[in-house]
Amino acid sequence: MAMQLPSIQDSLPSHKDLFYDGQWHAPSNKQDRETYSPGTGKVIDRIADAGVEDVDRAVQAARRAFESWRSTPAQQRAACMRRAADLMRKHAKELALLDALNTGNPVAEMLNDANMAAASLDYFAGLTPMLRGETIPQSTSGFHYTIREPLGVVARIIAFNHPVLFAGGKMAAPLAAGNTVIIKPPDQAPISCLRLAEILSDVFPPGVLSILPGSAECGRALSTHPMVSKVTLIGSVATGKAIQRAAADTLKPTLFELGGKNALLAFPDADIDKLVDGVARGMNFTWAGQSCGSTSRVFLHESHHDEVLDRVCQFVKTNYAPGVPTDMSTTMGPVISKAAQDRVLSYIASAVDEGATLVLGGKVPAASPVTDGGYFVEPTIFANVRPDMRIAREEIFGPVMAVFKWRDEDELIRQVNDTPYGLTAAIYTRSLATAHRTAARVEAGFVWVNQVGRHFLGVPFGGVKESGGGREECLDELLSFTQIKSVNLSLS
Ligand SMILES: NC(=O)c1ccc[n+]([C@@H]2O[C@H](COP(=O)([O-])OP(=O)(O)OC[C@H]3O[C@@H](n4cnc5c(N)ncnc54)[C@H](O)[C@@H]3O)[C@@H](O)[C@H]2O)c1
Repeated sequence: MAMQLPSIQDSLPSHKDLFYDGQWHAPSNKQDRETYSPGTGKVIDRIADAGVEDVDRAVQAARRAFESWRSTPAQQRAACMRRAADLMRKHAKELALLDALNTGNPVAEMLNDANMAAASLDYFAGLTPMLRGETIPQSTSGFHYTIREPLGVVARIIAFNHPVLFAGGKMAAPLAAGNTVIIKPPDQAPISCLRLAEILSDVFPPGVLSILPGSAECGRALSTHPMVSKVTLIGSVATGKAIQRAAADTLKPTLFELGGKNALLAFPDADIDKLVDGVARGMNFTWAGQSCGSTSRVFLHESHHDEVLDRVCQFVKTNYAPGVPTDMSTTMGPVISKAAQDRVLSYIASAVDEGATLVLGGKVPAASPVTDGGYFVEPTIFANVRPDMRIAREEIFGPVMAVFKWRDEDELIRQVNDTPYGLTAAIYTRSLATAHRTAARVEAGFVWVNQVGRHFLGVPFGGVKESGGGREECLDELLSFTQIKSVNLSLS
């Protein structure tokens, strides 16, 4: 029997304001903004827009709450987090529906997001016993030990492609470590985060968790506020650089998960069935390619290039069709906005101008009642892409795959690494030696072998070069929200 979803009307949050200090507040400047549904282009509602003064109030409240949250026993903090996880699972369908409505990503996939965020809360709740120090036998006349302390108020600024996953999942590590957290939802898709704030409103003591919808101005105010102890971003490289500069005046530590222009490397001995599946799925056409980890540069060996390209096109035609995001059977959504649709189309035009071969898609789908008004782009594949073309170098964040043909392994690695990005890479081969040799040579923080796309709680996720720094989804993430204090006792 098909899964029953709640109605959109019943799922929408009743609050449209700012959640901090355990309560809802109207923005001090009375400012709000329309939020849209990318699947229809229609306005859903008006949502408050936090300004500098609101940020200050929220930060002050979060700082007050920090004093008691940090000294709440870790097991008690973990219990609150597990309750939050249970509530997220209980409300997963409505949260998924709101993300589908507000981001355009198909609802069937968004259900995974709510459940993965809940899993992160459970995971970091379980890691709290690791918040421990060391003893250092430095001298016989002294006793030396370290304590791991939380930092204070942590601001987490998130991107639009997975609001519930990022809001729910990214609060987990800093809360577990004893910090208070302010989430800034994505400007384009704040609605599910407001519903999440309603669902979790009495789980944590007032001020421990705040949700401040707003634009870049809100993000900037968080990045510069002297009482914010650490600022993190899931977003673009340009925003990461802006935040790094803004945080410099208060010497605030940062943690960045930024963009990617990720490569899939297919060796001549690859299992062709697995490869076809991986090339197609790695592009994340389901959410119109809007994923930092999408393997948008595909390097096929000349021995299988034509066969694999042909089969990937068939696979994509069969499995991805633009549709209504809130419908459980939809396999592909729109991009986030009209501006994003225009940007993706301009990349497609640039590839045609620069001489790449368009083998699939390349335009807005023909008008139909299903896609009418939405910001859809067909799943698009280019072959004969050269490394100097714009679609080979820039993150498109849309459903556009660039396919390259290779012959020489050293030249392949040179081309794969010839990018300022370094988030993920996927390697397809039957040879263990090739897999390990190549994994060591690719400049990426997260490497898949004979698979794509998956994250594994406990396995560090993060980028190298301009794709970011620091590692998440693992013990390192928890510890990155702590600082070490050393205590030296004289025993004489
Ligand atoms: N590495 C990862 O885990 C990961 C995951 C998802 C998305 N991303 C990246 O995110 C980007 C797409 O998302 P986007 O368009 O929402 O990114 P974006 O950088 O435009 O915005 C991200 C967030 O930063 C805020 N922001 C914008 N300017 C700011 C400023 N000057 N100071 C403080 N905050 C500011 C925005 O309001 C938003 O909440 C892509 O580059 C994608 O690769 C990375």
